[in-house]
Amino acid sequence: MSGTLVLVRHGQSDWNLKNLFTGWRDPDLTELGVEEAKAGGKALAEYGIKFDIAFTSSLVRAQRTCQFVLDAVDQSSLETIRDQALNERDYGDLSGLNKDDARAKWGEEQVHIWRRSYDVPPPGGESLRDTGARVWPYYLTDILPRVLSGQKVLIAAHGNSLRSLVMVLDKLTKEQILKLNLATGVPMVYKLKADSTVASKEVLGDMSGAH
Ligand SMILES: O=C(O)[C@@H](CO)OP(=O)(O)O
Repeated sequence: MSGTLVLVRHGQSDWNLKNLFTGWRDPDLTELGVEEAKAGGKALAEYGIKFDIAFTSSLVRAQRTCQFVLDAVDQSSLETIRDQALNERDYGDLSGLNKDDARAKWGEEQVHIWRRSYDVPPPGGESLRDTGARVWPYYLTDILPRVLSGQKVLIAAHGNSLRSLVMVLDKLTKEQILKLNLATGVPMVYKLKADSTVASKEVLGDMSGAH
């Protein structure tokens, strides 16, 4: 019997609002981010899911999003495992820089490549491939076995750590992942087959405005 995997990107953070590269830095959610996290939780409550366990990163914006989601589905005390394997992609030397300033300095195209390409790391940081190289093994050893045993599992994490998972789950190419942006606080509900491939995917909200 296979289970359900729900992925949700944290709500807007202070540094998302200020347009700064964040990576492993640890800003909190903004008020809007709190509302987005609650809205994601409400969508999951309406969907009718009850989780068996939750996973989140070692960063506060994902942890608080996780808690808002659990509160919304009336599971405030659910076991929650925090692990830095699920942290955002490390932005290296770009961390803390303004994204528009970076575009002015290095050019629009270079910055887009650093932000969205599969295998070009930002200076001193991780490419999406590098991020996947720590997210994916953790998923395989700690998360997937639970889903395959029939559990319903929540992962509240980050734009790029989740993109690295979605790339494999949705079988996206390097070209397709370049265009994929995940919206904050919009849950993606995956049902997996016994062979760990995707039986169905539902997006509970609007991904179209994501950037
Ligand atoms: O700054 C970051 O860590 C990420 C997520 O907010 O930004 P980007 O969208 O550029 O990958």
